[in-house]
Amino acid sequence: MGFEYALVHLKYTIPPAILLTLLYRPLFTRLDAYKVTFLVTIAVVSTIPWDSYLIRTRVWSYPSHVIIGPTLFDIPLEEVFFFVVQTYTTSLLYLILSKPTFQPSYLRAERSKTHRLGPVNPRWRIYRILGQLALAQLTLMGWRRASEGGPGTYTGLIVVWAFPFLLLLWSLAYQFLIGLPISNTLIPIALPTCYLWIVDTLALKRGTWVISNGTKYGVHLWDGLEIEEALFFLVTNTLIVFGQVAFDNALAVLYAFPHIFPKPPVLPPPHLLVRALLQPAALYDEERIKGLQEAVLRLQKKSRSFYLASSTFQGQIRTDLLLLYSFCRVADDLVDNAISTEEASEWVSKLQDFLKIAYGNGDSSSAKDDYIWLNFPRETQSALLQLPTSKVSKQPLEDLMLGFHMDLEFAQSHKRFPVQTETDLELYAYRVAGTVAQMCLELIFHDFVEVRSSSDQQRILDAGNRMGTALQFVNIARDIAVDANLGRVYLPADWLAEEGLRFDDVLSNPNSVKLEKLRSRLLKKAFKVYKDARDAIEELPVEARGPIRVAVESYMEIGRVLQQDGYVVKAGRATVSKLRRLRVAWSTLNRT
Ligand SMILES: CC(C)=CCC/C(C)=C/CC/C(C)=C/CC/C(C)=C/[C@@H]1[C@@H](COP(=O)(O)OP(=O)(O)O)[C@]1(C)CC/C=C(\C)CC/C=C(\C)CCC=C(C)C
Repeated sequence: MGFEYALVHLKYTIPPAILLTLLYRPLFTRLDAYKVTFLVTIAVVSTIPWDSYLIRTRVWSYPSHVIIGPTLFDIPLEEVFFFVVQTYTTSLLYLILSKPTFQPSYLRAERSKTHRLGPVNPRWRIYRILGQLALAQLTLMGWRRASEGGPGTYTGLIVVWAFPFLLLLWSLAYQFLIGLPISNTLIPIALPTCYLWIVDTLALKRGTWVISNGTKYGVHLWDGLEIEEALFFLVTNTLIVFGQVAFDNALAVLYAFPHIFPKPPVLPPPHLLVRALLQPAALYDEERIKGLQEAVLRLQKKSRSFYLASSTFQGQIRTDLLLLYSFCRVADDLVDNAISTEEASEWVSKLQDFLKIAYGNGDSSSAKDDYIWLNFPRETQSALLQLPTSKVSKQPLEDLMLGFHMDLEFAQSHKRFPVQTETDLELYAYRVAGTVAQMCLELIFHDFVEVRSSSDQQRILDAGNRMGTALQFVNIARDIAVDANLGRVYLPADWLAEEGLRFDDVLSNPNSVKLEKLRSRLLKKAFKVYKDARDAIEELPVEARGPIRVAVESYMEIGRVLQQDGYVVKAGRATVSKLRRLRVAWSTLNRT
């Protein structure tokens, strides 16, 4: 009996596991726990028979003075623990590194030349087949080495055990394995592999575990690291990451294609995951994939705060919020970027008609699609086509259009500026941002079904409305000069009059000292509304709480920066630095 192997864990495998747990803890969801447990179970169950065979046939062994004693099918418990801790740590590293990636946008529809709809991405099939052939060939070679006996035995046994799994995972998830950024694939394989190579070098040198002489090549990758051990760690980490990628591929299919999977549960059972992975890529909805890809790019390009917040959401809700953002952004840009008031007004009317058709009774979805194709620019169409109308009610969208309509009144000379009083300001902020908050909450309530009385739900929606309004006050406070350049003033005429100003004074000198005073007044109002509404966030489903805090806090941080003494707003420049935004997100997520 000895503690050598246990000490390897204490010194080398448990510390990184703890470190990564602490790092990922604020983002760790039920779905992550499910994924990791799933993988750990498969890893342990599939490794035990193989490892037990290796020990019983003396391919490798453990000197009795290095292990504590208890075994499972002849495998020392320290070794069983190793399968658990390695799978856990590599999985966690994968989860951390893949957090920013929105996986559904990496799905690709595939059709051969002979398909009735014509070919799409036919080369993906070739990649799949080439990978399958290579892995099958290697498995065969491994089989030969293992059955011949001699120095290739251990290598052969590793290959014959692991490569059929790799072949299966490749066949199911090759699109993601090829397409995802290397931060999601190669890096989570390479980092733990190199680390374990170093640990192994130290362990084997001290004789914690021993490979018998007749079954290895006797080749070293470097002094102290046998080539077979190096291969073992590379292959096992590859299996873990391929397993995680395949899991994410299944989730992406489940969340991306409501026409195939209308209401996937938050924790999809294994048979549903397998069904998702077995969906032929020819059935993938290309329009949907395009909509998702364009939505991510739009968010990435247009909003630093919401992009960061969006990556802290997971699963169905992340997809739905992205699509909602995409619609709101496109609608807002169509109106804001119109070259004349007439054009802007036409866009608002068209958007209103679109909503009538999309929410109309009995209208076929093809009527909606036709309307979009005929009336909106090509680059905006996917955002309209993919708006999740079955989850978001019509009223906040109609109110949002009324908000855009208020914007138009600035350019209509026969009309007064629309924000005359503080009540007008509140109405405007409700229409363009309270509505957005309400829609985000409707999506959350839809995707995380929780038993809650309708009065509680209404109370949370009201708080959300107010929070959206607070965010809009910050937005207006930041953009006084930008808006003045567009001929718009959202500060109420009443407030301006108190400072002896009129709308024209703001348009001609948007950076005056008196306006700084009004900026502060608006920010004070924003923070008052925010403080009054923020507790309701804690009543949201646990999966949404942290991410909504990140969305709200990273936007309110703009207000905090604006309140700093001497801060000067520079149009086009980020108000909050990237580092500060990350710090806010981190501390917000860590709040309990
Ligand atoms: C991660 C996440 C929550 C993402 C989705 C958010 C989303 C759908 C945003 C829509 C943004 C948008 C383009 C709306 C059009 C109208 C508009 C311009 C609204 C203003 C946004 C400012 O964005 P930005 O600075 O990029 O815009 P401009 O450059 O000025 O054009 C708004 C300030 C509104 C944003 C409001 C919200 C996202 C609501 C936040 C509140 C909640 C989610 C609810 C909080 C819950 C409780 C219970 C209190």
